Amino acid sequence: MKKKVVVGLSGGVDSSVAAYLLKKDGYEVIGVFMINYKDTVGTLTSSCTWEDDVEFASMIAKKLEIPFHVVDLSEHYKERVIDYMFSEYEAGRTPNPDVLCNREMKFDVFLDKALELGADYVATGHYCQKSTIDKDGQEYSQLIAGADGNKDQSYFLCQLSQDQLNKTLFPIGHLEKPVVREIAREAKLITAERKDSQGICFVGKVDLPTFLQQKLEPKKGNVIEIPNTFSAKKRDFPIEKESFNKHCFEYPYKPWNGKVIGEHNGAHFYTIGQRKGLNIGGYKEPLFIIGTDVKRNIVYVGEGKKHAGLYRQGLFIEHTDMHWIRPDLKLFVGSEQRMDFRIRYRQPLEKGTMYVEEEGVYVLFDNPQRGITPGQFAAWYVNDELIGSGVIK
Ligand SMILES: Nc1ncnc2c1ncn2[C@@H]1O[C@H](COP(=O)(O)OP(=O)(O)OP(=O)(O)O)[C@@H](O)[C@H]1O
Repeated sequence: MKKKVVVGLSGGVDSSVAAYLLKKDGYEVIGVFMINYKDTVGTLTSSCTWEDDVEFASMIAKKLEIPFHVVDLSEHYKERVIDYMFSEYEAGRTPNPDVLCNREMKFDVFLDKALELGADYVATGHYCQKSTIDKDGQEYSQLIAGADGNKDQSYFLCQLSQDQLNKTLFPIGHLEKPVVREIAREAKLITAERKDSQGICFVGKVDLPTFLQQKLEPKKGNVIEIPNTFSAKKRDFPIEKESFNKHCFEYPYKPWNGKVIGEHNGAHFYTIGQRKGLNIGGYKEPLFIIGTDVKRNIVYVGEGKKHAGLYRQGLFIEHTDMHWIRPDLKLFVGSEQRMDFRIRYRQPLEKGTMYVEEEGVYVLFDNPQRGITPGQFAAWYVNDELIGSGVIK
């Protein structure tokens, strides 16, 4: 009997080709479009809304002669993604809704809907690959980076579990983007030339400050400039365990050395490394956010993108915020391991060492990292395989 696959059809070229390839491979394919975000607050007029996307998804389903459904999951999305976003920003952290959207929506609520439709698998147009490995008689699913180094989306899936991966297919993960477009052209898919969406979910389709101001009150506070009199040093080997905290948390400057240069609208609207949103002139180089203090409502800035305040040697993750895609590779207290790390989408992998201690997990990088941001996910890889992730404290 043919295996049944529900494909998340987003109206873009990647999921169209994913559905096309699955059909060609002999699967029984069903296309499903999910409505996540229906509000229009903050929507940028230049970008299309879900109504355009659903049109395209439906045309693809018709062309491929597969059944097509639209499911409205906006209530779940509000509870699991939007509310989390507001509370994280309020607490002065910068959440990653894309990662949450995958863990909570596409590979949870949506996956459940797919199983209700009798599916054996869900499939998406993500640029990443799945493989399986047999270890001591036990099978494990592996999340492998996409073959197209420019498009690899494994980072967005860093919070998936074995159960979720077991039921998932990534039909285009072994292909490069230009090849995907070429397949779409040859198959005469209407989405062949459609522009890529700006990030998953809805961020990128809304103006973030406008969106956040629905729930987060503006609150005027001081912007303090920190002079750049420090240099981000290369890591001196070895770093003593006693100084881990210093490397992860301490500012390389004394905030009281700075001077007030302007006002902001609320420290919780700002993110480390951010450049936009400060209307303060008179500087040769742009100003960057190097720290926020939501309790005292202060935003610290520094001039120039190489400002030392933007760099840290390491990061810390609470044990409760640790997630292992490969439970068999989990590190226990007292152990350490060299691995490759990524702290944001599209960042090249960075070498470092993970140290698992009683109080939590430290990652110390070989080179200082720019813009380590609390609330974001750090993901770790062994070769091309993403084996775990955690929320930066
Ligand atoms: N609204 C949606 N309904 C169903 N599936 C979706 C939806 N949005 C995204 N997906 C699935 O998640 C995958 C990754 O989403 P992302 O927004 O990164 O799309 P993308 O890389 O631009 O791909 P596409 O070209 O298919 O839009 C998509 O390929 C699709 O399978």
